[in-house]
Amino acid sequence: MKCTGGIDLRDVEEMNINIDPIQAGGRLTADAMKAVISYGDGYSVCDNCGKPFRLDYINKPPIAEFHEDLAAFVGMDQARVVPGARRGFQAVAGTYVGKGDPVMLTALSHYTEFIAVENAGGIPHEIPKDAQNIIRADAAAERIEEVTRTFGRPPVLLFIDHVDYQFGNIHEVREIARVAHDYDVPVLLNGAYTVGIMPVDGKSLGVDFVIGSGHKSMAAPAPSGMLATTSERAEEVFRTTQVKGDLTGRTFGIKEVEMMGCTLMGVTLMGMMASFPHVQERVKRWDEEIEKSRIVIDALTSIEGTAVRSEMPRRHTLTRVDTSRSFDRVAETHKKRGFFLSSALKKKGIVGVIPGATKVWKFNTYGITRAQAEYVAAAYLEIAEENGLSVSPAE
Ligand SMILES: Cc1ncc(COP(=O)(O)O)c(C=O)c1O
Repeated sequence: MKCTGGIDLRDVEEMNINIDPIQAGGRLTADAMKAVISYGDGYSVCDNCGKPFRLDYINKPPIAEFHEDLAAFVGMDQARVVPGARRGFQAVAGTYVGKGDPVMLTALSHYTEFIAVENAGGIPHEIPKDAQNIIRADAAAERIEEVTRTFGRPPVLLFIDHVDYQFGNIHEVREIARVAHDYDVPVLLNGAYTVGIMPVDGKSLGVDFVIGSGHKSMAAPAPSGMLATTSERAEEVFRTTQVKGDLTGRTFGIKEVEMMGCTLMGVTLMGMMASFPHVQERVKRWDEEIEKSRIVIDALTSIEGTAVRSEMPRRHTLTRVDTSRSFDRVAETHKKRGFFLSSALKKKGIVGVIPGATKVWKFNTYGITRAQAEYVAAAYLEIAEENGLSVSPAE
C-alpha cells in the first residue's frame, strides 16, 4: 500500500511478531500514535510558552510536571527530556570531561558513549568483562586505580550500562558506583535497555545520572530520551548560560547550556508523554516479561547444539544465542544457505532477526504476548525438526 508522497506504509508491526533486539521497548502505544498525529507541527508544544521562555517551564501541555514525573520514575531529583540517550551522554560528558581527561567506560559500553567521550576530548579506558560477560566491581576498582596511577589523578567520569546491548546482562552497578565514589568519580548509568521496561531506582543504585532512551525503551518516537540526576549534580549539568555577546551585550541567562536552550518538541515529546502512564504501569510487569522470554529460551536450548551466551537464568528479555552448532550446520548444506532460518521464520510471521544470521544472534521478546511467545518457541522447534536437528524437551 502507498500513502501520499510515495512512502510505503510499514507492515512489520501489523502483520508479524517482531523479535528485533533493539526495537522491542520503543514500539508506540496507541495513545502515543494519537499524540503524534495531533502534535505533528514542529512547535506544537510551544503554543503556551511564556516567560521564562524555556521548554521545561511550559505548563500546557504539562511539560514541567512531566520532568518531575520522569525524575521520580527513576528515583532521582531532576530530569530533562533529551533527543536520545546519546544526547544525554553528550550533556554529561560536556560538563565533566575536558581535553585529555581519563574517562572510564567498559568492554560492553555502547559506541555512543565512546563518541560522547571523544567529542568532549576525553580518553576512554575500559573496564574488562569477566568470563560470564559481566562487568564486576573488582575489575572496576583495579582499572580505576591503574588509571589514577597513570594520570596522577582519578578519572573524571564513569559510564556503566545497566544492561548491555550485546548480551542483555545486568552488571554490578551498585558496587561499581560505590567504588567510583571512593575516588570521587561521578557515575552515569546508561539505562537505554532498562528505563521504561523494568524498575530502575537511580538513588538506590547510588548513581549520579540515569539516562534513558525514549525510542528504545519508553514507547516513544525517535529521537527521544531522558537525563535524570541528583539536586547536587543538576546545578552542574543543567547550568544556565553565563556569557554575553561582546557587541550587543546579549545574554540568554535562563537557557541551559548542555540542553542547547530547549530540547524535545512536538511529536517526540508528546509521544513520550502520551506513553508515559502506560510505561509507568508496564515496568511493574517485568517478571511476566522475563517468564515469556524463558519460554523461547527453553525451546531454543532444547535444540541440540544450541547455547545461550547471555547470563543464565535470564534476567532480561534481550538474549544472545549461539546456534553455530545447530542452525549454522543446517545452513552449510541448505540451498538458501544462512538465509533459511530468517526465511522460515518470516513464513511463520516472525521477523526482526538479522537475515542470514545462523551463528550468533540476538532477539528480544519484550512486549509480545504469552501466546505469541509460545508460538515463537514452537516455530523454532518446528524449523529445527524440519531440518533434521534433534530436540529434547526441557525438563
Ligand atoms: C546500550 C545502548 N546505549 C545507548 C544507545 C543510544 O541510544 P539513543 O539512540 O537513544 O541515543 C543504544 C542504542 O542505539 C544502546 O543500545
